[in-house]
Amino acid sequence: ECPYFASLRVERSTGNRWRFQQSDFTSDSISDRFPNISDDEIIQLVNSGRDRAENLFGVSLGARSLLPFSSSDEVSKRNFKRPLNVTEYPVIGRNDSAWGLGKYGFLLEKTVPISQRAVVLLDITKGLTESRHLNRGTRQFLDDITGLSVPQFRTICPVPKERPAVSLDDPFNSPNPPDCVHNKYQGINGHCNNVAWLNRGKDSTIYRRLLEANYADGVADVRVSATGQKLPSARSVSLEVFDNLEGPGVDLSALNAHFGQFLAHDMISSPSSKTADGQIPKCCGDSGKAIHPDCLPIEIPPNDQISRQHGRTCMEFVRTLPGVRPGCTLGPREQINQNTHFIDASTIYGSNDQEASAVRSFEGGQLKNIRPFPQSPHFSILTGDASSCSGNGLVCFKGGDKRTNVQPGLTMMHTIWMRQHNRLASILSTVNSHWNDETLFQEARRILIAQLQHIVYSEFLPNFLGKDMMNSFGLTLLPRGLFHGYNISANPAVTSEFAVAGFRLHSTIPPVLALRNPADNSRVGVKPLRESWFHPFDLYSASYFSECAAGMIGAVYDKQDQHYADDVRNHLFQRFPEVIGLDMPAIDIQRGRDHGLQPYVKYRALCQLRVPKSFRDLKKMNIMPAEVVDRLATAYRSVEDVDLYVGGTVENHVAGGRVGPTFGCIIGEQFYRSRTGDRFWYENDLPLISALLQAQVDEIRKSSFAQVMCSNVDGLQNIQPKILLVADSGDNQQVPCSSLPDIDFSIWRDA
Ligand code: HEM
Ligand SMILES: [Ca+2]
Repeated sequence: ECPYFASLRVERSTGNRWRFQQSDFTSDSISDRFPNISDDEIIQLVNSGRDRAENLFGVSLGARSLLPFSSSDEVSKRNFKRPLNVTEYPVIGRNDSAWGLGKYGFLLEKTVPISQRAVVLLDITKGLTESRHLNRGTRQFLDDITGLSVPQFRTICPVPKERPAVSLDDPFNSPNPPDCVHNKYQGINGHCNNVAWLNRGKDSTIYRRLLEANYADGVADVRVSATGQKLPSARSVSLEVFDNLEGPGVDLSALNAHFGQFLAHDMISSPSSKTADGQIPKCCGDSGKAIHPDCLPIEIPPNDQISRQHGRTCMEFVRTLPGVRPGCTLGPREQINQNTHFIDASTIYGSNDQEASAVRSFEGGQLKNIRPFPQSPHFSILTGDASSCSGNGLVCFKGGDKRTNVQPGLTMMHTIWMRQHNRLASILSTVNSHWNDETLFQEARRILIAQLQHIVYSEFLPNFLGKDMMNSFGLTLLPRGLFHGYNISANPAVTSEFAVAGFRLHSTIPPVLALRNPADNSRVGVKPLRESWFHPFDLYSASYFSECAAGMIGAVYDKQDQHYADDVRNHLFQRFPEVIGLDMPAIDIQRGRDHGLQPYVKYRALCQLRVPKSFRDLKKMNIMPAEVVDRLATAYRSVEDVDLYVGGTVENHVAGGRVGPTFGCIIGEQFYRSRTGDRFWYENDLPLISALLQAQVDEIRKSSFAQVMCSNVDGLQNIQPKILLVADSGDNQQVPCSSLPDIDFSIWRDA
């Protein structure tokens, strides 16, 4: 039986091990369940938690402080609402690789009041378990209070009391569905996508978990070894298990890596903790000085030659901010996702109304863009954003997600989909000349999201999961007709396992951006990734833009395995005058521990795969190269300690796919819910005005990534129709762009 079916069933029932994420509505409070816990004790914990949370973020936690926050701005000094006495911590300067990492974990102002509340709830949870001093009993007590609300905290953290009046069996024919069910277009922030649990999949909600959290103290501290000792440092694991050797390429195009990152950013944004004035805490050095409580720096082992040679003894790392579970309840640390969990092109449109307003031009349904060359009026780039990178006077680009400028390949993806939106809006304006800006924007957005969903499931996912897994996880798209699989009880939220391990395909990051001539595909050159961090400025050049696009389509993708590009293994986000930067896999490993993921073997069990009892066992199973098992055995004390990210990355791939079975299971489970748990899924057959017409769905099915690239990159002439695969001499030979079908937009003409 497939794991996702089991987990769906338990979502409908109660009293099982999935209870920690079971209900979004709470009636039980700590005082009802534990009348013997005194009011005084709780009030004291609430107050000290409040003080700490106000000091940490520099913002007062008043009952109404949820309201005046700006959603689209990053936290910074000028946005302080009220000066409080805050502790000063050392911070990272701009010429430090950790600046890039802090930017990647950008923190929006809207997140602050939520994380503050989460900090208070965590402090209460921790305080209650600690004051009970029951070593063995504490875990049971922690389990018992998890999911309970705190009446003394309710004015600040409100608790939804009742279920909405929809029946789960027939939600759209219930007598009193919420008004938003009748909206034609999905909201920007994902609210009311699910009409029974209005906040499911919304921005600023917590990740789901496949297995309950694993923290050393049960509440928040990072996991320890099965032997009870500390785990090996994430950097030492990275050095022992992974290397910089050039691995074999695969028969996919490099575009997969850039599109993969773009898709990851649609579904996921974990903010890392910042100081009260929005700076990045410095976690290494200056012993004696207070360091930020969310610091979790990575130890550098003595045998790390390259780091030691450059005087590094510690790698910067800051924890992901906690989020509030539905109903403001007690329990272990959960992490917040600032983006909508749905595949809804939030990278383009933003995850809240303010972000959407910032990218819209409010004319003709268009998104803001800049045309830098009057002589080539079709060359449009994203509008400028001075705050998202440090360009020494150069202006970088604005998208719906703040990571747009991390590397030029990603900036390209943002630009191409922005252009696609504007192209759709222009065509729609000729088909329906009476449509206003709002209608044109929403209709173009609806088509773009549908095309994106279609491309992800028809072209992207099969490359990674292979045919069999696509089928067994129910991910294969319908060739015709409409989809009847919408499941209101499927929680569409992204899992931490997916965000922090299964979908971090970082071993596939290519070391260079390949540049090719768009007219004839000949090689023009390469640009090393290590020289490109937060440096998208080459894309101001029309010819460079096209060469970069042609390069992604022509170059080969790197295999997911133990080999990493040195550009991310030793030089991630390196900034002049640094000579080394951060270590991507080390950060991924540390992030997994930060989020409380269970070790690798636990997920093997969940996915009903064979579970090794020892390293010898693991070797015999033949599920990864024997030589890699030896490296794991050197890095870890016990096979039970192996981090999910590490074990998952080095597994042999599933038949026909490009990831191992454990990541395949985590990815498959996620995309199963991203489809069946999305009311606005493009294939859905629902009795709602938001649903596309059958004829429109049929048109969306003609969409291809190749056609989107052809329509939005100047000078592309011949490309392979299956653009995520490399061109071959068989059925994926290059064809003229003009031969690829586009949507027939007349189906969108108002009757
Ligand atoms: C040049 C390419 C890429 C770079 C430089 C990059 C870099 C990063 C960095 C620095 C993080 C944050 C790490 C942390 O603090 O925990 C991250 C997160 C992530 N990356 Fe990548 N990545 C790239 C490509 C990809 C690809 C190809 C995929 C998947 C197909 C991917 C999936 C993810 C996911 C799912 C996250 C989690 C995001 C979050 O929690 O907010 N990345 N990446
Ligand atoms: Ca999204």
